[in-house]
Amino acid sequence: MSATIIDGKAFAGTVREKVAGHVSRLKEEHGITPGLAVVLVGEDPASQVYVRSKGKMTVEVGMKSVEHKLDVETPEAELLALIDQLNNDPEIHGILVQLPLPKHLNEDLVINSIDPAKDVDGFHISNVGLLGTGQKSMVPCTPLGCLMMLRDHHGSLSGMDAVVIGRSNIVGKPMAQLLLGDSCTVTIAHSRTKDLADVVRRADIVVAAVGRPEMVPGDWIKEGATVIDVGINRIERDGKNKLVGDVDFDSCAARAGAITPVPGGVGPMTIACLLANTVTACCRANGLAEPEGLTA
Ligand SMILES: NC(=O)C1=CN([C@@H]2O[C@H](COP(=O)(O)OP(=O)(O)OC[C@H]3O[C@@H](n4cnc5c(N)ncnc54)[C@H](OP(=O)(O)O)[C@@H]3O)[C@@H](O)[C@H]2O)C=CC1
Ligand SMILES: Nc1nc(=O)c2c([nH]1)NC[C@@H]1CN(c3ccc(C(=O)N[C@@H](CCC(=O)O)C(=O)O)cc3)C=[N+]21
Repeated sequence: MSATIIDGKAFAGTVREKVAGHVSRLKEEHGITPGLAVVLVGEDPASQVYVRSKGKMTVEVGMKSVEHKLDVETPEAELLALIDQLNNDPEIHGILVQLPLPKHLNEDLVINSIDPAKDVDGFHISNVGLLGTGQKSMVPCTPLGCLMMLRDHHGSLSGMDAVVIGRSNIVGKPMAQLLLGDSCTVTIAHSRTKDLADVVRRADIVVAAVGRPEMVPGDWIKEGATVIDVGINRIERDGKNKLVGDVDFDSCAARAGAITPVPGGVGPMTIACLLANTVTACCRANGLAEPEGLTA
C-alpha cells in the first residue's frame, strides 16, 4: 500500500483563509482588529523559527502582531509584569509565551499568570481543566491542528484505536484528550512503555510526539493506519542540514494508509491554529458569535 500524503501546508492555507475572512469581518462590521502578542525570552533556535513564520502569517491574515523579545536573563518579576500589562491591554486578544523558558523562570507560574481568555496556547491550568472535562476552552494549537487533519481525512474517528507517543503537556496529553473527545480508544505511550512496537502495531491512528529523529520504523505500523508526525528534528545527513520527524517517513509511508510529512505537515497547522485561536478569543472577548470549524 502506498499512503496518501496529508498536505498540512495546503490545509493550513485554507484555515488561514478562513481566519482572514473572519478578521476582515471583525474589522468592517465591528471596528475590531484581533491582536496577538508573542513573548520570547532568550534565543532558543526552534522557538526563533516558529516566531519568525508566525509573525509573518499573523500580519498576512490582517491581525495585529506584537513581539516582545526579552534578554535570556530577564528576572521573573519583569516577565510577570509584562504579562500583566498584556492581560490588561484591550488591543491584545491572544498571548503566547514561547517555551521552553530559561531555567531560572518557573514555567507553570508564568503560564498560569496569563489571562485564560487570552491563553491562545491553551496551556493555562483552567484551559487544561476545561478541555479535560469536555467544556469550552482554548485548545492547544498542535493537537488541534492534528485533530483537524484527522477529521478531514476520516470524517468520524469514533471507535478507532489511537496511540499517542509522548505525554508532554503541550502535545501528548492534550492530543489524547481530543482523541478521547472524538470517541477513540486512546493509549498514551512514553519512555517507560513496555514493548512500544507492540502497542503501536494495534493502532488505527498513530500520533508521534517524542522528539527523537525517525524513531518509529515502518514495521511498527499497522497496514492502512494513519500516521501523524509531530516531531521537528534538525539533523545532519550527507553533510546537509535536514528537518525530519519522529517517524521514518519512507518505511512508514509504505505501510500507512495516510501520513503527514515533515516539513509541511503538523508544523504549518500549528501556526494556522494559533491564528484561529486568536480570532476565537477575540470574538469571545467581544461577546460575538465565534467562527465555526476553527475550534475542537
Ligand atoms: N510541529 C509542531 O508544531 C510542534 C512540534 N513539536 C515537536 O514534537 C516533538 C515532541 O515535543 P514535546 O511534546 O514538546 O516533547 P517533550 O520532550 O516534552 O516530550 C517527549 C515525550 O516523548 C517521550 N519519549 C521520549 N523518548 C521516548 C522513547 N524512546 N519511547 C517512547 N517515548 C519516548 C517522553 O516520555 P517521558 O515522559 O517518559 O520522558 C515524553 O513524554 C519534538 O520533536 C518537538 O520539536 C513540538 C511542539 C509543536
Ligand atoms: N508556547 C509555545 N507554543 C508552541 O506552539 C511552541 C512553543 N512554545 N515552542 C516551540 C514549539 C515548536 N513549534 C513549532 C511550530 C511550527 C513549526 C513549523 O511551522 N514547522 C515547519 C518547518 C519550519 C522550518 O523549516 O524549520 C514545518 O513543519 O513545515 C515548527 C515548530 C511550536 N512550539
